Amino acid sequence: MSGRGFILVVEDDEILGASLEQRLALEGWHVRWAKTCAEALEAVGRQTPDAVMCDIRLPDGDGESLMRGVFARAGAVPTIFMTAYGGIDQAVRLVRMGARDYVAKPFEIDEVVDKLGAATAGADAGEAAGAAREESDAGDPFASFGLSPATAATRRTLERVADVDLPVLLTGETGTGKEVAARFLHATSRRAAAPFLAVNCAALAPELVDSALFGHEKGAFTGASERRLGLAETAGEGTLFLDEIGELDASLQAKLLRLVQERELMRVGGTRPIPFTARLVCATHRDLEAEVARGGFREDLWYRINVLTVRIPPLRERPDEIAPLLARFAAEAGPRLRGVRIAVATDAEAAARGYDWPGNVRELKNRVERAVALCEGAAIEAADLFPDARPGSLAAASAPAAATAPAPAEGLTLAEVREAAEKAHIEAVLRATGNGIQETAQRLGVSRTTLWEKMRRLGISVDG
Ligand SMILES: Nc1ncnc2c1ncn2[C@@H]1O[C@H](COP(=O)(O)OP(=O)(O)OP(=O)(O)O)[C@@H](O)[C@H]1O
Repeated sequence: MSGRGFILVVEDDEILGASLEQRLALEGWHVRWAKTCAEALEAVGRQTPDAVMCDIRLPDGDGESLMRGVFARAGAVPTIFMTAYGGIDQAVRLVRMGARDYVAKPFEIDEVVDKLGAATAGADAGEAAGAAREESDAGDPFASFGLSPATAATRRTLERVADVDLPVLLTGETGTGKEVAARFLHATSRRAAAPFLAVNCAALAPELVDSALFGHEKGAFTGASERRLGLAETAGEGTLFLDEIGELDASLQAKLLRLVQERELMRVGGTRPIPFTARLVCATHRDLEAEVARGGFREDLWYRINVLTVRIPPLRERPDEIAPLLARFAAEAGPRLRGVRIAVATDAEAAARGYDWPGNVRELKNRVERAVALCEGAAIEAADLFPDARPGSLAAASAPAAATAPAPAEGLTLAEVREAAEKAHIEAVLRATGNGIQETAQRLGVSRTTLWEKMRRLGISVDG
């Protein structure tokens, strides 16, 4: 196959079809030109295209039925429609149903080349690598840990300290992936074959944390009819992960200090110390140093657990991860929740990049799952991801604004909501880059031509 991937052009107009075929081939794609829906579906049956460039009106059917046919055979292949001026409403409807984009005739072929370039990015050399990555991802639960320079550095730090026998403290906001990091640390260490046991100290009452962690002897308290080993003991040579360590009360802090300092534990109601042999990893979203200063957290314990501290950055500090995580979560949730592949529309990706993500990766995952479960087409769109957002508010969406934003005015169409979101996001990125068109286009993942075209269509001007 040619370098950039396989594009199926479906166009019954002899002149336009031939020009597209010729130009796209020159640009390095392998092109198949079909003049009818039947020919197109036959081509898809033989080989899954990396993108489809498709007229809306064809001699034996329309764009909608063709797209359904293609998706049924090959999954949500990026599909770009070509429409005459009067057909824009229909094109917008198709985008709502899962098409990637549309161009209005007459268009410049450069524009189409840009759009197809974005749609098939990674189909070339990436194709083999992509397949290999998917395969290896399946066996690597941490494939999506370290997708940006910031978390790649975190990952390397964890690898470096994996076998250093000291406690590790993971800090970072809620949902950033502290538990994922703890599991990675365990899996990378020589303790990997032993258990990884986790306790969320915030989720249990103090007496339950006590007995869950340290176990109890028979008769230690009412209801303790049998001796039970705690997680600190059953972790053996493995890893004990204490999440939300800042929530421990004073008596548990004292017991934990003993665990770290003396490397031993006492079962509730027990009289004999038991060696603690696991690696302790703690996590907190709180500012423990401030807690220490305030007297809410023991200083000696703080020094013991704070020897190797690794900060997991919030998602807004690693924006490069938003699109790949979005794609991964959608790819995983589609087959699981809907039994089909669900793609991510460009506007959803743009809106996600412009959002603050106060709940971090957990919020992203939850939003994608909800969007996948509820979306109407074969792709999730901005409005599926942010059903709670005001039109135009997505880009600037600071956490509280998004959380409290009123629902979009009911009279608006999805296209209007999407355009408002796109406009606000483009304006925000232009502001952030000081009106740098090249950089804005890069950040938005579109070509400069596409950016200009969108700015013209959405009435965005750049002063000076
Ligand atoms: N890099 C990642 N790749 C895939 N999923 C991730 C990643 N980081 C986090 N997640 C997912 O996001 C959710 C939250 O992650 P995790 O529980 O590790 O966060 P946390 O920082 O420990 O949160 P909390 O402080 O609230 O306990 C989980 O469902 C987790 O699987």
